Amino acid sequence: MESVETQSWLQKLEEQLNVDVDWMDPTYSKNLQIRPNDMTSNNLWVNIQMSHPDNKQLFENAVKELKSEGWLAIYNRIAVQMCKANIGNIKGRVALQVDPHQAYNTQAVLDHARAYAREFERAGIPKTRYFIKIPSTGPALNAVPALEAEGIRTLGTALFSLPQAIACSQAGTLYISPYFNAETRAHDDLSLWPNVEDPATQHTMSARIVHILETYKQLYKETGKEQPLLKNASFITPKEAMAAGEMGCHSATISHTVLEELSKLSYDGSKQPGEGVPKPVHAYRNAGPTPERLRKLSKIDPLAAADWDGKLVSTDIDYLANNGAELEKAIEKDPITVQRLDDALKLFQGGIRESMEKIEASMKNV
Ligand SMILES: O=C(CO)[C@@H](O)[C@H](O)[C@H](O)[C@H](O)COP(=O)(O)O
Repeated sequence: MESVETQSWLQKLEEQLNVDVDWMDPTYSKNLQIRPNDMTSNNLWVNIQMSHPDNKQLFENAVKELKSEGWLAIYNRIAVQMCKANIGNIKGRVALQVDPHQAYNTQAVLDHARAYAREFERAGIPKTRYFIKIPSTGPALNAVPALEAEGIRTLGTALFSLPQAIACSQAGTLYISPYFNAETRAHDDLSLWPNVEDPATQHTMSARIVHILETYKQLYKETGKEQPLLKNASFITPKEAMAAGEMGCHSATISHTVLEELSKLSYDGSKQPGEGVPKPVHAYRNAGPTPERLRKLSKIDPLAAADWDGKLVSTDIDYLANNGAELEKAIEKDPITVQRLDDALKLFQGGIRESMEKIEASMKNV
């Protein structure tokens, strides 16, 4: 057995939450220091991975076979097959994201999620081994109850606020993924990134993560209804990922660069600003309170608009009614969410557009 002294940050983090791999290359996930739980993806990762030389044959075969069904059918086939290549390397589920161009069209979200589900079935991957990522807008989340009723599990993505998280709970998603560095542009422009010493207490997104976790614990206590599991995403540094463990997130989906760094750092608890606790047996039934060190975050929101009244939104609002009208209203009132949601959708739209162009170019030659 490995001694505590030789444990890496990655191994320590896996004790506190489920570590997921946010990358689609099977060679990478196979060789990781720990066996990842889920494999997440988005339309950018699919686009990059479909151009990997190892997928040349898969790409060409899909174009040949499905040419008459259009580019999206080909995209779905390639994406699911690339998930299949990873399924043996992970313990949990693989993930695909619906077309972000359809983020405000309930029927199109339903259609795309069901088309993925048919491909997963064809590939022999059961519903227990995948989930579909749905943008956390009013219209898109309205597709979730029907999908969940069909056994197609979902994750609310592009999520930056408590109202979006409550809407996901009302819709019944399995997971939510708030982006810790919600400013997706922060990866490219580091001047936008809150580069702080102690991310758990000082990063501007930490308070919102704590609000969501506390609200879900409260909802579970009041209703007994399962709440979405919080899969934190978009970390720039290893210490941000460790902060997810301390905050009590249930999982963290981590890029290959940050996973690499985490696996090379030796864990020394005396040098950490705070430490998470081991994973509870049941995320909500056995949930502990917010750690003492982080309690002050419950009442602040550094990202809130200047006119915020200091109160967290009520869980009594029906955010899904009228095609998600109340959720759209809440998003509009929160300039940070408006901006970040727009950035995220545009980023992923760029990814799927590029895939469409590659597929259409290839269709002309077949
Ligand atoms: O699956 C998920 C979240 O559930 C991830 O792939 C998620 O899309 C990414 O972590 C985010 O888009 C952030 O990407 P990046 O900002 O770390 O490049």
